[in-house]
Amino acid sequence: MQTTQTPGQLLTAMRAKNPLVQNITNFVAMNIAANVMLAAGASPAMVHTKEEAGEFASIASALTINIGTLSPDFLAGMKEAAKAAGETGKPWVLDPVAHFATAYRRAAVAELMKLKPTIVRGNASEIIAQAGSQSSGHGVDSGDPTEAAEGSAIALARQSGSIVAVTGEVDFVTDGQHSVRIMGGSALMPRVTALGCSLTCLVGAFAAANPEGPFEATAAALAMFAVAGEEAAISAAGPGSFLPLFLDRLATLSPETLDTKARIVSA
Ligand SMILES: Nc1ncnc2c1ncn2[C@@H]1O[C@H](COP(=O)(O)OP(=O)(O)OP(=O)(O)O)[C@@H](O)[C@H]1O
Ligand SMILES: Cc1ncsc1CCO
Ligand SMILES: [Mg+2]
Repeated sequence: MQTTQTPGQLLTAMRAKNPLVQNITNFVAMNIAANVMLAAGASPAMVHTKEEAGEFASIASALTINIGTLSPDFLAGMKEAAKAAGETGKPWVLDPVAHFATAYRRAAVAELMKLKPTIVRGNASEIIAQAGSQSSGHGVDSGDPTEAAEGSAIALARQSGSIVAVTGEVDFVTDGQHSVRIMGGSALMPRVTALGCSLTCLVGAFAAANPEGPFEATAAALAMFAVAGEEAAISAAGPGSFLPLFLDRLATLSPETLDTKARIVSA
């Protein structure tokens, strides 16, 4: 039986492994997400075309898929990669960006869910809509508080078998039976584009280092963002200066500080 590890221990394990994580993410997120992962201690590779995405997934330690700037070629690559991850037993994370906005996105997420993501990470509006309820999302931004998505997250986790993470002012992680809330972060975070997408990639890195415990891995990645975001915001003058301070804090955050400052409570 696996003993539960603290977020700090999981951060140590992630940095020691420096996991190769394949990210099929959107054009907006590619650069910032790769920088977030390098700062935190992972090794990102943005590889998405169908000719190589499946082959690459079988050598990577984890895969993340984000539908933010979807196209037929991206979708074909996503399906190849998710199949290969499933066949080779690698954890993979789905970020269903604005999937409620168009029929094309809805159909894509339905197809990807059939390939059984280990973890689904979205904002409150995305998770509410994915569980079949009416959300107030406007495009890629959430219009709902996390609290309103907790029931949807639990329902989605039970129905899909995936760990479900909802982010916002408060974060929520559930496997359908057990749930936690994570406090922290900053109101500046949703004012910088693609930080949620970057967090999805970091969840992949933590899952790669702890494949037996995707729930704890997800909570640890979210706690790292919460602590680094809260601390970076202290000296930030606005969204522009927040981003470099946040990258620096991800890089300097020690496992001990993460364990001291993380606010994770059972829900
Ligand atoms: N109001 C807030 N206060 C504190 N932290 C926040 C707030 N809103 C978001 N966050 C944090 O920002 C990070 C990104 O979450 P968010 O819910 O904004 O993702 P998202 O909507 O998918 O982002 P994007 O689509 O731009 O990538 C998470 O770590 C979350 O906890
Ligand atoms: C702004 C934006 N548009 C499509 S994806 C993306 C990044 C945040 O989700
Ligand atoms: Mg998002």
